[in-house]
Amino acid sequence: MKIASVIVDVPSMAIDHVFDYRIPDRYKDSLEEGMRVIIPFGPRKVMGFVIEIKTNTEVKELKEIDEVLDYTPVLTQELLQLGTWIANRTLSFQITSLQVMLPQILKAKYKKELWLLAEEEELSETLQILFAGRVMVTFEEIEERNIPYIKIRTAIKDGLAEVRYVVKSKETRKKMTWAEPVDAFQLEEGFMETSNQAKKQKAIIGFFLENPEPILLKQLLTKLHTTRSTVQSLVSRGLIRLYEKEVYRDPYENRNFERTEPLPLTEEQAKAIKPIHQTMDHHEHEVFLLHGVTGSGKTEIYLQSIQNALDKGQEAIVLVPEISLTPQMVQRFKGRFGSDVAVMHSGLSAGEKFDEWRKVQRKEVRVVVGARSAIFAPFENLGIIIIDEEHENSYKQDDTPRYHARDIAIFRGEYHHCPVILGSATPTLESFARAKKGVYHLLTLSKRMNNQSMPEVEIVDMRDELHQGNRSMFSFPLQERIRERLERKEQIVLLLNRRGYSTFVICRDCGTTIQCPHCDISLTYHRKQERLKCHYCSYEIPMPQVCPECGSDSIRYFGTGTQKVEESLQQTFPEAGIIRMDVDTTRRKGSHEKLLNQFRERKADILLGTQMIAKGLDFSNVTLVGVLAADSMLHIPDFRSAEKTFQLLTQVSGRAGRHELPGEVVVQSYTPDHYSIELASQYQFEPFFQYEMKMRKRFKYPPYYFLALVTISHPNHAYAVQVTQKIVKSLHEMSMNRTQIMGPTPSPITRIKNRYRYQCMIKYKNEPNLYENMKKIIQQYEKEIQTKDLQISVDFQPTQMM
Ligand SMILES: Nc1ncnc2c1ncn2[C@@H]1O[C@H](COP(=O)(O)OP(=O)(O)OP(=O)(O)O)[C@@H](O)[C@H]1O
Ligand SMILES: [Zn+2]
Ligand SMILES: [Zn+2]
Repeated sequence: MKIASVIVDVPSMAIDHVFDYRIPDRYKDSLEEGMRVIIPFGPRKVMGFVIEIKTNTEVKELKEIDEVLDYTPVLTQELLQLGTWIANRTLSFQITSLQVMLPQILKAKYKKELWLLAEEEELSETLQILFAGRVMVTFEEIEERNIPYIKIRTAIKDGLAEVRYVVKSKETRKKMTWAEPVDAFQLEEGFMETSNQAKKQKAIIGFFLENPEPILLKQLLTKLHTTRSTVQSLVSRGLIRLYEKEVYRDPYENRNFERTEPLPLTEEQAKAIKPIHQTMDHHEHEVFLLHGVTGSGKTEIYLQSIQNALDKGQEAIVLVPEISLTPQMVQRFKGRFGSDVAVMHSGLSAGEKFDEWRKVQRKEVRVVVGARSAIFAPFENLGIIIIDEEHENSYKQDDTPRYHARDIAIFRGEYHHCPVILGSATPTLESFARAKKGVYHLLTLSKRMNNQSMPEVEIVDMRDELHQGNRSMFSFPLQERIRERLERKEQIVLLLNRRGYSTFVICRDCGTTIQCPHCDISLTYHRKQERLKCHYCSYEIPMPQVCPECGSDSIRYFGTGTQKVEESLQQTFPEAGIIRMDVDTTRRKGSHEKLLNQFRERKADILLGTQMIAKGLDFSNVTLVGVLAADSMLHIPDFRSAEKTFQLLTQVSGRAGRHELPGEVVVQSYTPDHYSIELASQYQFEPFFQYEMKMRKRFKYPPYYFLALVTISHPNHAYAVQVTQKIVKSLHEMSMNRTQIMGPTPSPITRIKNRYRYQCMIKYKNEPNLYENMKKIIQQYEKEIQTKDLQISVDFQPTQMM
């Protein structure tokens, strides 16, 4: 007897293990591990993943698999293993960990149809009767008629038919009508027989006599200025055949990508790429940290390493942050590897995503460029994995399963014995520390491509501006530089860093921000109670009326929107063309790209935007970058705020002077002496690293300690506190002595959607049983989670402290 172990689609702790099912005879030769099945589960029918096929089971009364959904596995052996690994490492359900690896369409509600791909005559008799002149039958009908499974499988294997999933009754594959001549000889005869009056018909026949290849009907009609009914009459005469064929929904279909050739590498680039190629030649796994200043040619190294993989018949995954997955970036990969590239990002429709995924599954492409989830591309012969801008927060999924793409990349790199490259001008402290220790192999590009020095950065002290009577958002030096650029017809990028606004309090006279005495982070302003609170240790004070340092009453919390800045910018520079880029102006599909194209075509002088403009852009005419409020992120309640500030300033400065024209940067700040602002303006990565490492050591933060953030939420305030207290107590009892457990504390956003949120933070060096223990603790609350609306989430190595 053959038995399948199945992970069922019921996300619950009690059900989070495998269930065994008997494989019915009709599936016994065809069912494989990694396929989806429908199984009875209690009174319901649910979907499940077959993770193992075996011959023995402890289970006495076995139920039977109802239906098999796939004809080829949707998850490879590697991805099945990875699913278990993710579930264990993130404390998430196995089903959630498996589903996160697949495109949405495979998770959603589906209907199944069988489509005819060939002539009906080629089918077996049973299927001929089934189709009876139609091109599609539903699986409901197939069931009703009791058509043997093997007949259908054979037809699919022979390429005569295929299964299509329909989501909410929408076709998931796009079809187009094609036209082609039935037979060359007949066509010639037909040409003779057609009277000269029937001009259009004759033209079509004439066209096919010269071009016998199939052509899209739409194209044919426009080419010959004719109509569908004219074509139809030729179809009735048996001269031309029309048929439907699937086309991929290609979001880049109307674009021409200019082919690029590998550039001769500079000495620095050649030195950096050599060890990468060596590990590939030896079929070894190694993690490289490619630390290269902005504009140093990291992308060319990626491209040539990928080429090396392709030359070996292998495949490549490139991750780029969602935000910088701009057409410009896509172009660089499509330009080099053409149709060998699939692109995956959240801007695609569910259908487009599915199509890109299938190109990978069918081995029709060998390179994937995509955002975080592209790390799960079902390649089976990976030769290299690249993570560009490895410091980006978006590589961590902030919902279950809370995985980091870097960890997944390393898992897959080990599995495939291939290198992983982490690239950045501003690597995370964690990665750089690992590189220094030799865990990662450090590669350095210290020079810009154009051999220019990095753009000069001027820091403007906004307190001085205020004292000089300038109450506008734009300092005098920045205004002057903008004016110069406008006159010279050069372009300007202005960054308004909005994150962290309105939560921190700053004295506009002396620049003081109010810090927690125990945690070295800024206190957060709580408007309702008029209090300042620390979100790590519960310290709090009433909102002061005057600055505790200088006594000024200009102490207030911040709040400015991009729209307001745009208005005031336009007032100051009425002649300037401004493009604003923020969540509001880029909500519509394609608008991000449109705005960037307008800017590239110099239809505007100033690009004003939030974080989303800081990365990846490469415009030759940009000679000035302005940062309107460098401090805003410094005071968010996150121990990484200095690091994030340093990264952002470095990245945005890197947008200026990338080509022939030299660049300049103006940074406005209320705390110009803060080390992250000072060191970023001097491009001093190493000194920043050293300084920040000292701080992390002192306050017991990563990379010296690991973190786990436990968040408890419930509509009842007292209950949330109570559960958190109990969890903290259990953690104290279970953990080892170098582990610190901080809390309970209210989460920075204490109430979301009427749920009260409390948290505790675990700082640990070595806590081998933490995953197990944490799981046990949550298990104790299983009933409350199921019936009382309690939520407990655990985020290991969190990147978001909220
Ligand atoms: N070997 C080379 N010879 C000539 N030009 C090169 C070479 N390598 C890269 N370039 C060019 O130098 C410019 C900067 O390179 P690239 O954009 O790859 O830098 P980067 O390190 O990825 O920068 P960022 O971190 O800012 O995105 C690009 O226009 C690129 O085409
Ligand atoms: Zn003050
Ligand atoms: Zn504190």
